[in-house]
Amino acid sequence: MLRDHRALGDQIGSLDRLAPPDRARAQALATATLRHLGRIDAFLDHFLTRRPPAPALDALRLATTELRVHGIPPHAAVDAAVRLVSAGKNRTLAGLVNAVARRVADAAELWEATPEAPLADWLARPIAAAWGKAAAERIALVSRQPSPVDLTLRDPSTASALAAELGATLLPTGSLRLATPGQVSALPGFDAGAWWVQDAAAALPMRLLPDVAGRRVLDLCAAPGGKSLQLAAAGAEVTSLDISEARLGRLRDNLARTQLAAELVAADALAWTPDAPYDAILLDAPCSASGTLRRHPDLAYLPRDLAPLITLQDALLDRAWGWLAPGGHLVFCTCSLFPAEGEERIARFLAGHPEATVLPADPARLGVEPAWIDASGALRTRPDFWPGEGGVDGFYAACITAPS
Ligand SMILES: C[S@@+](CC[C@H](N)C(=O)[O-])C[C@H]1O[C@@H](n2cnc3c(N)ncnc32)[C@H](O)[C@@H]1O
Repeated sequence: MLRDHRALGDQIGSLDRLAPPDRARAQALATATLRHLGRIDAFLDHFLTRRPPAPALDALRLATTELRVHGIPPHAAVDAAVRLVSAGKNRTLAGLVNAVARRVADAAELWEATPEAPLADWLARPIAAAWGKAAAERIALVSRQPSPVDLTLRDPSTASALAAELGATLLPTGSLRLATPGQVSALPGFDAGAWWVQDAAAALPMRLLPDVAGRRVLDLCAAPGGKSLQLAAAGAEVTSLDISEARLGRLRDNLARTQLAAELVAADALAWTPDAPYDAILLDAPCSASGTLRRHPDLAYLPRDLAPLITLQDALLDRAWGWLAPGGHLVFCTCSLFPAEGEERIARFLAGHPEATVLPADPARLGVEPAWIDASGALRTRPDFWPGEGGVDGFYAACITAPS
């Protein structure tokens, strides 16, 4: 599960050979295990004199999640764990897994007495420094809960009807929220391309732009493409650029499914130059992704070096600014909780570009709390916002206007 510094997020591809319902279940189980990994390992240590080989440890971690987090009946969870190590050279581990999993099944009180591990230091420290210790604790708490799945609609006027059909909640931002989605591709509206999966917070940066209908818009760092789909659905003439051809493939699939159009360009934005200026640019820069922790718990185990990311963010921002038509708009956003990848990047940019102004985000138009807009007019979301509804991803987004 966490071998060679590669975590589940990188290994999801290996689940591709499973049928969609099995893949959805496997993903949910692995994600829940990663959310509670510190607690699970501390709990398992009570039954082990030393850490067993990785296949046995992973089988026991998964069994603990099934037994103690999901409440699966003991015979089914123990059987499943033993089957995981019953093939090939791992067969010798079956006895150990069977014995320990049975003890896990009987240890409800010990599980209750085992605390969750604190948030990884590389996340906890900058989050507490930026938003306070109490917010950092709330973010850790939200990140351990199952995260809902949000959908963005191709046609916002279908929201109420689709919400009823899907049993979803219509959020004030216009996204639909599913508490327990299961297999997403089996849901009503998937084949017809009526919606795509996109966290409610991730759907907000595009909406900082004034009306894009009929406008030439560049989605810079576009893949896998949720924001390109939003732009195309809003009637923009979209160019979607990303350095990764493989990730653009997912956008191509989603464009086909939703019957939306965008020109796809696989290129390094630091080397590419457009033929003509754009009316608007949406720059969703590569970042630590620390704001997506509640959906990607493996992030906690993959500390990121911020320095090269910040250098890239500044370079992309400076370059994109030169591609705007007079009076054009540039949205800079990152799914990061660190001001170093958001607020501080825009402060640096504005200090070097006195001709640039921030177009203040309008909370009523976005359907967000006024407190989500900072003093400069930029949007800041955090996982501990709307906690009763399951939170939202952490995002920073600012819309900058070029002189006319
Ligand atoms: C945060 S993700 C974009 C998410 C996307 N905007 C969406 O809404 O689905 C950042 C993207 O930047 C791309 N990227 C990184 N460096 C790049 C570069 N130098 N030029 C173009 N794209 C780059 C990555 O391949 C990645 O897909």
